[in-house]
Amino acid sequence: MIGSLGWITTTLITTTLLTLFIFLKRKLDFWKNLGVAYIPGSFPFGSIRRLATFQISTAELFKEFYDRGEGQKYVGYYTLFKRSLMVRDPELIKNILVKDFSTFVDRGVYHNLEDDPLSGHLFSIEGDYWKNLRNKLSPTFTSGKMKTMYGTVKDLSVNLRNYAKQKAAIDGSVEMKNLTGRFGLDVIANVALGLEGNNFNDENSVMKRMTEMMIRPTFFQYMKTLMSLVCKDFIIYTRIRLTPKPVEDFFMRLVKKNIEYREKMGITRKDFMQLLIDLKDTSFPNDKDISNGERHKGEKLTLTLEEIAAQSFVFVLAGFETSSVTLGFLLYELASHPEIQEKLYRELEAGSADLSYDVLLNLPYLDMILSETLRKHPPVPILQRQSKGDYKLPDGKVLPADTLVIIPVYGLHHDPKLFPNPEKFIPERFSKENQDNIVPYSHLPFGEGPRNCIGMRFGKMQIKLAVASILLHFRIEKSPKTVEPILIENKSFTYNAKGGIWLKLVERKK
Ligand code: HEM
Repeated sequence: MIGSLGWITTTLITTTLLTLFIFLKRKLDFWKNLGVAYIPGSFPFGSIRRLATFQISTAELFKEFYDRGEGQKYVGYYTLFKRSLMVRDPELIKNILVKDFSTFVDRGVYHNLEDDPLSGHLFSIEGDYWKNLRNKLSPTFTSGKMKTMYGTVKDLSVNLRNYAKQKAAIDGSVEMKNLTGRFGLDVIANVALGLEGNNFNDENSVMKRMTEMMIRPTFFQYMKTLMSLVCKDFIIYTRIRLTPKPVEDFFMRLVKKNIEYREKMGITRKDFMQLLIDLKDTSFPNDKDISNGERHKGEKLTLTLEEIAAQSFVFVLAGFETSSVTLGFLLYELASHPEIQEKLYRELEAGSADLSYDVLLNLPYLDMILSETLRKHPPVPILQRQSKGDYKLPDGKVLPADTLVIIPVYGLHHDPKLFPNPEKFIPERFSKENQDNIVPYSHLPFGEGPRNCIGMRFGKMQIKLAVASILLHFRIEKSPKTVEPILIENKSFTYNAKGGIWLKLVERKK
């Protein structure tokens, strides 16, 4: 009896393992069978083992894939066992992001409105629900709206300067991630959550801790995110959440209190939170278009409290780290290139008497420096889409539905054929005269097409204001604490410097 039970168990285990082996082998042979150049993958991490085990950053891994794919328009690889395609050719990138957008509307990332309400934000939601919400939120980011928020951000940039002054007085050296992060969080907490942030004075604000919990994932959180790319439906079915509960409770409470306070006191403010509150009671104009909007099927779509909280949350997540990291790298490049710094200082000084929104946004050298910083150090090193249906590639091969598609922004930005001497910081690449030499769809710091960064104007405004605020009062130099070459953090979704960037701020004598 025991003997036959043992035999049955052995057969069951062997059959299960064999089936799993055949299943994975088939999955991991996909690109070979399609005749596409590919990066091989093995169980359990596919082609991205070093990324999944924090041995390399996203930027560096996809730069390696990009270089290995020299001469190819696209290269296959495996995210765990999911087929994924990295697209190298700018013309094909344009088709995916713009021309054939209807096939690539979604990013294929996890969201679960019911069990994890904060995950239901603009970055992750899909289909018509995304389209309607994006249409509704877009007017929030026009230059007119930016102008109304300009004064608030300008006031906050004074806190940045004062804090820099205080820190510089202690030992001259200031760590940039700490400085620009405090400013970034102050700004976004103010405009997205209506919170008078206290990030300059409070070393360990709750807001900072909650945000860090999201952008610096633990190994477990990182694995959940990776798994959610491969088997999203399973994660949703088993009700596994990606947002930690303390983060959800904090943001929900904050948004709820804020809305109630404003409504009770009849207060309106010129910020993103107000614009979201205004959408709370308005129905979407094209409600009947919402066919696959999950729980909105057939409903009148107005913004619920959860949806407002989710959008505020994504503004904080998507806006805080990206802007502060860019600002840190920009200041580092200025310290490394004193001649560029002085030229920028002169441009800022000439415009400083009345540094209005229009004046600041139209300073050409500042704009060139920002574009070059975002080329050399793009905070979002890859873009992601997922094919909705089968898609015919330029050589006639068919990419099946549900394939993950990656655009290697960092790889493109560091390709010497697209940007000669890519490791050199040359703002003139983006001058009016040289702009036509830039291959379309090769410079993609904010993405492109209908699903590009909605906060681009705001991000640029905030960075430019901070640069003006610092540079008009300090000369920036490298300090003995500056670590070179800069190493890239592996345990982060964004591209940023490991251990931070230390620089010296020397007050200018007027
Ligand atoms: C230097 C600053 C910033 C950079 C470099 C940046 C970059 C990006 C990139 C690359 C994407 C993906 C685009 C694509 O897939 O084509 C994105 C999406 C997004 N960004 Fe930004 N971002 C910045 C600032 C901001 C700010 C300040 C906000 C909000 C206030 C914001 C909100 C968003 C949102 C909501 C999305 C998702 C848009 C959608 O799917 O419809 N970003 N950003």
